[in-house]
Amino acid sequence: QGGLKAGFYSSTCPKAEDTVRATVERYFNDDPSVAPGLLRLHFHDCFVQGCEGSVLVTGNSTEMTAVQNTGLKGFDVVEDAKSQLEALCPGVVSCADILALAARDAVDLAGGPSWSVPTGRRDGRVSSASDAASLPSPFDSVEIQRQKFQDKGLSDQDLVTLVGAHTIGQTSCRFVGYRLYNFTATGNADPTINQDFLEQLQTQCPQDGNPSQRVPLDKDTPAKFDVNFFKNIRDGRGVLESDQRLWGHEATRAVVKKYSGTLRGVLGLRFGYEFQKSMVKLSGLGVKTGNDGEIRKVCSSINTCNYKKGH
Ligand code: HEM
Ligand SMILES: [Ca+2]
Repeated sequence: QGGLKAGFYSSTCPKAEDTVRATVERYFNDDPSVAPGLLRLHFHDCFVQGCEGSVLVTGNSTEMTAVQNTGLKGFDVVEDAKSQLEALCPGVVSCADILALAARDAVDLAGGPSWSVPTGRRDGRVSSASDAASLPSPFDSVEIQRQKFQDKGLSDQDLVTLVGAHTIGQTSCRFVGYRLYNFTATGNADPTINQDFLEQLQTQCPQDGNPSQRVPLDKDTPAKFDVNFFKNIRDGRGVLESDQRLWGHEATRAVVKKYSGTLRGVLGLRFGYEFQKSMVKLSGLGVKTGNDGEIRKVCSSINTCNYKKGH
């Protein structure tokens, strides 16, 4: 986070944040699924090489071609905002910042909290598929999930809070089906799934169905950024195995309880508050500032010459 500050563009490109906001809003009004798309895209950017736009680069064996990154969306929103900002203040606003701001706006539009995003990130000049291995997988145990977050300086509390992003958006059946029919070759379903919910999931993801079929990650309010996701986890209604496992481990269960109100009733507000704090940490991972990196001309490609690199 060192080197970032709120309102970094207030004199160099005063319309930067408004432009991003208006762009995200325009796409969101047309298709609300861009909100989860942008939030996940920012997470996948930050976890690999830091929040420096590496996930946005197209080409052979760039980060976005890694399996971990299949199904990412929101690239068009970032590129659209970028081209407007290049017209307004050429060479000033980084793609990494646009994505960080867009993720914040997406959460706000989905009814979640809003917060001030420290800016001043610069774009990286490397994007490689093999680096995507640091991303968590839905098959990861809690220990591995904790380790992957710890490697980034993120605590158990940050892990559970940030995974709360799954309160919006969808998964494909390929990450669900194996839990429903022949889980770890027992011939049965994953025993941590609530019985009624199991039947519902089996209807949504039939045994020989299309693995690309989409299912909401939060069965009740998939478009609303609320605490419902945590109640589902508590009740055996987590869709991803990695999400449900957060209830099966002491360290992470405590945080789920805090948000699902199992402990003391209405603690929903706390999730919104903690989410902002954890997002500012996530958004500050491995950032490039000052003269590091560059300001890309186009978010999908690293500059060919030193466009605006300190001159
Ligand atoms: C242990 C950590 C995590 C794992 C294993 C995980 C895994 C996944 C998987 C498998 C999907 C479905 C992908 C697909 O089928 O298209 C997904 C979707 C999503 N993830 Fe995560 N995730 C994790 C953490 C996070 C974090 C930290 C965020 C953001 C702060 C996040 C935001 C999202 C969102 C918003 C979606 C829905 C995307 C959409 O509907 O387009 N996830 N995640
Ligand atoms: Ca929700």
